[in-house]
Amino acid sequence: MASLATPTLKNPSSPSLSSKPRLPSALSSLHFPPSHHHRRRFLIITASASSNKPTVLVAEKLGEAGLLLLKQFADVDCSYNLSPEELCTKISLCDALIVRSGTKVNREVFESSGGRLKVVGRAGVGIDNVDLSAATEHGCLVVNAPTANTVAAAEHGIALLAAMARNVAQADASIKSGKWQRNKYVGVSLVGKTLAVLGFGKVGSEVARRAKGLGMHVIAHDPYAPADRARAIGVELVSFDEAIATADFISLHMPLTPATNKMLNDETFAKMKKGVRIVNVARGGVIDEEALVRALDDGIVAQAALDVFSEEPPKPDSKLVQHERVTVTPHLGASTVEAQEGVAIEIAEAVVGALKGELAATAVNAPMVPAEVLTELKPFVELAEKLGRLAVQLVAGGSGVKNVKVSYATARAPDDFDTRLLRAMITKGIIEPISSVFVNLVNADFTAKQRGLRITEERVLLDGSPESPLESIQVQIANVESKFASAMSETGEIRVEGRVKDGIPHLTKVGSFEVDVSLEGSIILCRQVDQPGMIGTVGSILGEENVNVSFMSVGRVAPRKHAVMAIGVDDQPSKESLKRIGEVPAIEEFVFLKL
Ligand SMILES: NC(=O)C1=CN([C@@H]2O[C@H](COP(=O)(O)OP(=O)(O)OC[C@H]3O[C@@H](n4cnc5c(N)ncnc54)[C@H](O)[C@@H]3O)[C@@H](O)[C@H]2O)C=CC1
Ligand SMILES: O=C(O)C(=O)COP(=O)(O)O
Repeated sequence: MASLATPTLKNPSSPSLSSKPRLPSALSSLHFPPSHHHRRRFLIITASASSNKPTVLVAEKLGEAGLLLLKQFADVDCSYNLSPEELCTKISLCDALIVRSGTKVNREVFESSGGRLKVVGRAGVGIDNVDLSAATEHGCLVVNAPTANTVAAAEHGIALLAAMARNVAQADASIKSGKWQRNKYVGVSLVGKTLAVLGFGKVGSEVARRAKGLGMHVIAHDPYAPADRARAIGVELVSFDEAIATADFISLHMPLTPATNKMLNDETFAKMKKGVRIVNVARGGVIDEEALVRALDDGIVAQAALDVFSEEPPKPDSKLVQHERVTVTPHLGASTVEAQEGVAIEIAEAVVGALKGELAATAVNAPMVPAEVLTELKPFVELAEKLGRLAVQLVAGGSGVKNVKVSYATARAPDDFDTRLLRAMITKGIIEPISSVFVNLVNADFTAKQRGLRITEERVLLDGSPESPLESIQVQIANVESKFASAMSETGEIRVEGRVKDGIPHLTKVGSFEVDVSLEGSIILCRQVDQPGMIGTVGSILGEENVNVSFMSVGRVAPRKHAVMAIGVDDQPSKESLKRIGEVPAIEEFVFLKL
């Protein structure tokens, strides 16, 4: 398979980068993975670097191996314990930011970056400390490191479970204070007890597996977990109410989201078995902490073991932390030597890859398109953007662009044809020429929505071999006037259509006129009375000015009637030449379009 172009940073002076081929400029914000990464999923962004190398701000402690990787590619600024104000000040000088759970990457951070911040890397799983909406709105990719700390978190969950059941922390504190309290710290056994795992994802299922090894009966609740994965490790998936009502122990492993916020509260504690014991290595916010104190005091909850808190660090006088039946650790779930090295490498690779414009296998705020699909779609991606650019330039000043209809003619079955990337590129093509907004795959849908641009998509199903993903793309803009009347279709929309020929995008239809011009350089469209000599007349006007004509084609409705001539030019003709073209008697209207 042919290797895809690997893009470089926008700053061409970087010696380590400039040897790589660049993508066509129209794709400068959406990039493709090199072929050796084909099995990975990706997403892409370029960085704008003010020096030779991009700058990565590492705002929390990261494993050495990850730092080494980053330093090979970027200027790395390790500044820990920044205040929110300091972070906002520094961020405008950074292309990427790497954090763990201790840094709030909120809207102000994105606003303060002035558009330079292209990637936020979360060196861990939970991204509840990153404002994903703000990231998306600013076209900033967020990546995480979702796998390297799974085992560490699961082991910590099991450590807390056992330590809680046997009062290890309390007994340790007691003996260190000079006491010997063997009767006070009689524990409970784990074997034969029911453990409810809430959130049966990566960590939850590893906890379940280990708890089974301890002889526990394990049930799980997770609205999205596949039943066969649970069955494979001998775990029954049950409803939330059944899980909390039957469990002797509850272990929490769901992310903190608006739906899971304070999932354990007065109402749910009331449904639990009296004497239940709770472990939380997920996020503090999934428990209403005040309700937990009440449940502990009321004897509903016998014990709790908590690694995470709604506010970190918690207040020193927190009733929950100080409660004698509560065991606490300072968010240590991911903190093993092994996990931290793994996470650091995972996030460094993701951030460097994204900055290079290669891949991010772990994008959290953008659709991920499998690399194989991207390989196929590459020429269509370029076509999509250029059709968007052409269509919007045909709109007469003063008409607001609101409704865009895109038709994909394809022989592929709908579930075998992903249009998100093409839609993003059409959006980019339409919005960028008429605004200062930078559009990429991360923020395309958001930007369209924000501007009131409604893009509807339809597939025209073709018979035949689905070898090529697409036959043609048609972009129509409705309810607008055109500055080139011939671009209007019979039904009153601006219409352009294109297809890929020998790997090169071509414009094949304007309004109801068939044309054929490769979408490179720029284009002049002229409507004329079809007559001999027109190509020569226009060609010589351009030739006098040394404007190289790359392509010309004439599409007519009938011989000697109206025709649309499409002329591909490498350079922008002067105003004077355009005026002279307009003055050619047979030319009824013309438009110059920049690609
Ligand atoms: N204490 C620590 O240092 C660490 C904490 N974590 C936290 O553990 C949590 C889980 O991490 P992973 O297993 O890697 O994530 P994951 O994404 O693999 O699993 C989360 C699971 O929660 C499920 N879920 C979502 N909403 C739910 C709901 N309302 N009820 C029940 N289940 C629900 C999802 O379907 C998914 O299966 C995250 O919050 C993460 O931040 C992860 C690593 C270390
Ligand atoms: O990965 C996670 O979700 C964690 O909670 C780990 O957090 P940390 O990177 O140790 O601050």
